[in-house]
Amino acid sequence: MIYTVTLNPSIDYVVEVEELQLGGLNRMTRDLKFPGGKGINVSRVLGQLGAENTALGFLGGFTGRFVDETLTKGGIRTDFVTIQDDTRINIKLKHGDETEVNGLGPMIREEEAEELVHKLSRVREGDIVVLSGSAPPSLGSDYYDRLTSVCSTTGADFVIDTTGEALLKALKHKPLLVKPNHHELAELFGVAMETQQQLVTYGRKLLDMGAQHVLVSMAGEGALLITADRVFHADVPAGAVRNSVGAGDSMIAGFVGTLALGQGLMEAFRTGVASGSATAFSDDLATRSRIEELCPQVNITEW
Ligand SMILES: Nc1ncnc2c1ncn2[C@@H]1O[C@H](COP(=O)(O)OP(=O)(O)O)[C@@H](O)[C@H]1O
Ligand SMILES: O=P(O)(O)OC[C@H]1O[C@](O)(COP(=O)(O)O)[C@@H](O)[C@@H]1O
Repeated sequence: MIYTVTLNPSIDYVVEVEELQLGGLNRMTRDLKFPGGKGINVSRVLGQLGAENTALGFLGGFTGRFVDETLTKGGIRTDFVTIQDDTRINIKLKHGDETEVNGLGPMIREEEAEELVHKLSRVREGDIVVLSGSAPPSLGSDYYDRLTSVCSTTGADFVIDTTGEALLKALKHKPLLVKPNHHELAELFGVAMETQQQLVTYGRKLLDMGAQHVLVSMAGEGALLITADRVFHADVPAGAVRNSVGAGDSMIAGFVGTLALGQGLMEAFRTGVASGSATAFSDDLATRSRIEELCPQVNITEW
């Protein structure tokens, strides 16, 4: 079984305006609401790929109910801890360009935080846990470390997609996969990265620090897969970009879902890239048919 963990879910409120007038009145030309947060996006794309999964994390209030009901209607099993505070709303403003305004997240009480640790302690060897996104500040800086320790103790594989110290601390528990984008990798090491060679060099450092596989995503420039002894580059299929929100999460879902369904590493890499691009070319997240259409267009070459 695959479990996703979203510590800071959201409603992603996508707002389109023709031209943004800062300080003026703007009328929306269109608006859309999606259940959001990185682990939840992973769950939704895993569902498209036919990979059974359960979404875990914290949800509260009217916003939390929207997220849970939408996931359940979409056939995703949910087992969230109910919190007293409201789940956040993240604004995705489209005005020719994309501007994002993400909330800090709700207050999580100590007993709520403990309840999730307890739920997660039921995972077993053979399970894969995908931990994705930011943590609300009220959880404290060590909460991800607690969760990855639980995965490590139970013997379950885990993937972690977060930033900074939380990501670095997780490496000692040997994650199956980490997927920084090129900006996050540069920020992690405090180095400006201008070439793909630099991305490979620093990606390898993450392997040395414990990761089993490293995917470095580079938006329209494709991605690098770095393993213990080999490096591969994938380019992206051609298409018109409509929405880059959730492209990274879709890539993780494509990669992990394909491995969980028993296929090899190259197929997982190909499906990961196709899933990221299928989301980038859609209003919402990738659908199975769009992923299948794009898979044959992904070229992989050994570095
Ligand atoms: N402009 C784009 N054109 C085609 N594919 C894209 C584009 N942006 C993202 N993707 C796909 O999604 C993957 C993840 O995107 P990226 O933006 O790097 O991740 P994140 O959302 O984590 O920042 C890319 O490796 C690529 O496969
Ligand atoms: O584009 P990405 O990085 O894959 O993730 C998109 C998701 O991340 C969010 O921007 C939240 O990110 P954070 O958890 O880092 O605040 C959601 O609103 C959105 O659904």
